[in-house]
Amino acid sequence: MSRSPSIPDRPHRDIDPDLPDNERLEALHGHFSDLVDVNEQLASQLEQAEDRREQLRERVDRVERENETLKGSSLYIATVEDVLDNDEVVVKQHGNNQEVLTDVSPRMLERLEAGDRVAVNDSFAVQTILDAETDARAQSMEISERPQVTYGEIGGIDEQIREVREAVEQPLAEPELFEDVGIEPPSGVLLHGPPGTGKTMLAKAVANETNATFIKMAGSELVRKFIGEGSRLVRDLFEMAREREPAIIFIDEIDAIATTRTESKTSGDAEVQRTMMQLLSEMDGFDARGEIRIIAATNRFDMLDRAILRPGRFDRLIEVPEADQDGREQILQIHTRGMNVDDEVDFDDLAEETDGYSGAEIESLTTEAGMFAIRNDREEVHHEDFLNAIEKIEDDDSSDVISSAGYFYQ
Ligand SMILES: Nc1ncnc2c1ncn2[C@@H]1O[C@H](COP(=O)(O)OP(=O)(O)OP(=O)(O)O)[C@@H](O)[C@H]1O
Repeated sequence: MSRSPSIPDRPHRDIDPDLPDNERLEALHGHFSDLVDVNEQLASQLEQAEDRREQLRERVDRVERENETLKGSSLYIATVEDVLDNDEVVVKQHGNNQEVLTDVSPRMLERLEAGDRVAVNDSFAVQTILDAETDARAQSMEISERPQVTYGEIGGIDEQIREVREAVEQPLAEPELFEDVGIEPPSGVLLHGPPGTGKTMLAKAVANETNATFIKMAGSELVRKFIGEGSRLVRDLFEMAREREPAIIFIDEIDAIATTRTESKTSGDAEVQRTMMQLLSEMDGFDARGEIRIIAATNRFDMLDRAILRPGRFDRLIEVPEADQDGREQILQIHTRGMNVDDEVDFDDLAEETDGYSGAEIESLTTEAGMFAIRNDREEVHHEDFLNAIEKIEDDDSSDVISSAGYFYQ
């Protein structure tokens, strides 16, 4: 930025009043011409300042226009592949992998490096460099080296645990079994059932048991604002898993990208479709005997696009149902293991009282019961605390918590 020019000093001359008139006149002339000089300098500075103000105003207008364009239209995501000397860059658009040579301003060029993610408009002009910190890759995945959850902490779904172990754990732990028999293990496993029944826990427990990295991505995260972002995230997800084998990829809410679409052909729909195609293509090019297993989960099974259930894709379906009476009793026992519970607590009775509760709801019930004990200045949780907790939860949320168990799920 140019520095503002300094203001010239005010001309100053001491004129001796005792000088003869002609010399005083000459000195005054000199002073006058100094003043004229300064005036000229100031006028030229004023002119420069006005030019500068005009330039700044134009820049503000331009930035405002750019801002409006950015706010008003969808942009495409691309990765900078190469930065060339002549103010050009090669960018590759996500989604369709189209490579384009595009001009950039020298200012933008200074800030760009190969590998940067940028947002481009319809004419491939680079609008914005995406901040590394907002890199979706890091933000939208939950990664844990070896989750803590074990099968012993999951109650009421023993049959589902057995099926998941067979379909996911065994191919990882004993791939030779499949080689010897000459069959391919299931490519992907789809867990479906009402919310809060332990689907995520199951996926985590397999990762724990097999010492695998657990990488979770929610389907809703894959439906991103920017065009091309979803399919890029799917690629990132698989790349991340390859870097960290053995790994379990868990895609929760898969319905967000794999719902049977209506007739509408909006660009949002097309984007979701692209994301799903990317997922399917990653799965198709996948070694089912490799060290990466894929588990997806949904509580909207009825809405799923059947394309994802074809052989070689999510070809093993496991229903994780609402817990029955025995299951609820087991879950109650699991979640009170660490609690100071009175011997008189009748878990069988509580399991009956909690008909329709999901595992997640039973977990919050046990916490609520503990709160009642604290309120009554006790360190031990009594049967009545559980009953009070049930009453409170049903009062608080009569329309929501209890009835939500089978809400979306049919
Ligand atoms: N079968 C279960 N046994 C023990 N605890 C459970 C069970 N199901 C759910 N929970 C409790 O509820 C919490 C949430 O469960 P989880 O996230 O596994 O459910 P989910 O089926 O994946 O739900 P959503 O469909 O909403 O993602 C768990 O952390 C656990 O504390």
